[in-house]
Amino acid sequence: MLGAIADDFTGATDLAIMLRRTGYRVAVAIEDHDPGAPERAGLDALVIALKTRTAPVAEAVDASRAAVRRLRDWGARQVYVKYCSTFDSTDAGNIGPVLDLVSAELGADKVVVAPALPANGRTVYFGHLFVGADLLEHSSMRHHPLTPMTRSRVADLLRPQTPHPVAEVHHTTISQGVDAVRAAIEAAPGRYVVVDTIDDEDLRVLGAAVADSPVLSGGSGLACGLPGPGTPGDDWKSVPDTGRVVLCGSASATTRRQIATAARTQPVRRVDPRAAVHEPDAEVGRIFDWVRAQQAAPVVYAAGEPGDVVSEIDGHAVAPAVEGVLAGVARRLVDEAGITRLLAAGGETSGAIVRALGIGLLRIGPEIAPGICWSGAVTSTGTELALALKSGNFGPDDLFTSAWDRLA
Ligand SMILES: Nc1ncnc2c1ncn2[C@@H]1O[C@H](COP(=O)(O)OP(=O)(O)O)[C@@H](O)[C@H]1O
Ligand SMILES: O=C(O)[C@@H](O)C(=O)COP(=O)(O)O
Repeated sequence: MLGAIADDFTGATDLAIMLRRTGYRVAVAIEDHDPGAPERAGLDALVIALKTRTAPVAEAVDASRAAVRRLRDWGARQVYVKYCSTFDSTDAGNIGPVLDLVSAELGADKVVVAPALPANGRTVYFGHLFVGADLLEHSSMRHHPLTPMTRSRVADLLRPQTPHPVAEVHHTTISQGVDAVRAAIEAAPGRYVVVDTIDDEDLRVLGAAVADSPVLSGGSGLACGLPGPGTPGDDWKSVPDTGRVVLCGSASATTRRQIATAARTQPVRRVDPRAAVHEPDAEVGRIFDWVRAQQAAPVVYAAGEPGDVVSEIDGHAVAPAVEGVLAGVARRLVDEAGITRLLAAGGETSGAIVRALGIGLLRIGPEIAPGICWSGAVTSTGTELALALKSGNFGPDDLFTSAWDRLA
């Protein structure tokens, strides 16, 4: 079995759906949920979803160590470390320390570093990470509130996070094929080897070259390149459609376009940040009542314009308050209104919602768009849900309208 750890929940389903493409039968375990032997039976891969991207280093390393040991107890002989395709981290960040830990646990002396996800415009060329046509440092990630990315050379981002040398293998080698890449990684003067990949064919070459490595690391793109077991079908079934909702805490430009597009045909309502801070239960109640009164997949969102994002109101942090409101709304909609189809947008937001619903395992369903899928989940109160966790930067503009079609 392939084991994986992902540093946020949307990243975990992103990786899982990419593994599904090459025929891994895969599920996502949330944090310390123990799936038990019956839930693990028949799986080719298991991804543990952590919430460690912006956690203090020691906390991220401890959570990763515990997750890797559980995966190994469950039979994993190979571990995939999934981080963001834009390498979200700080100089005091967690990617290096987590890679050091996992390579020590597995006894790996070479680890590929492959953040690229060409399907969503993330490519690596001469060691530099691009978002579309722009270097990472010139993309919107430069202004990310938690992990501003102000450099683009992956080795320069990783070096301050690890004592081990970081080397590069460039595109000229990738174009020579699998054996050349394998030899170049082996000969590279470093434990960590950043490998150029600008399209899916490059990822297939790289995936074949590292398929037997004990530790793999990257965004989800590398997973599409792995040879994979080719296991057909899954036993995933959708749930009866007794109500749909989009809960959207993401403040990204992509999500804002998705909200604007949905607003043409679907009811939309914004969370009041002041109410979220001062009277969260009342705000949950008002949104709950509003959603129940709507038809056609209502969208609850928190930031429709860049100016909507405020860090503090009257000395209280707004972001966790908004997450709390959206999580509270999710809980009430599922428990009291019987909503069974829920799309959550944003990594932090998805984490808060999944935790509030007390979900332990996600079974991977149909792909909606690159990196986004439906999954099947059971809440702590035993309700079966279809749940999609959308990374802020992923998905087409009409996502909140079109995603439901994949559940038909
Ligand atoms: N109007 C707002 N003011 C302050 N924080 C907000 C606002 N709207 C959303 N947020 C917070 O911004 C964060 C968005 O993070 P996340 O859910 O990971 O999505 P993304 O990374 O795509 O923006 C969440 O913590 C959310 O609660
Ligand atoms: O690799 C990616 O880009 C995504 O899987 C991911 O991790 C994005 O993070 P959020 O935008 O915070 O959801």
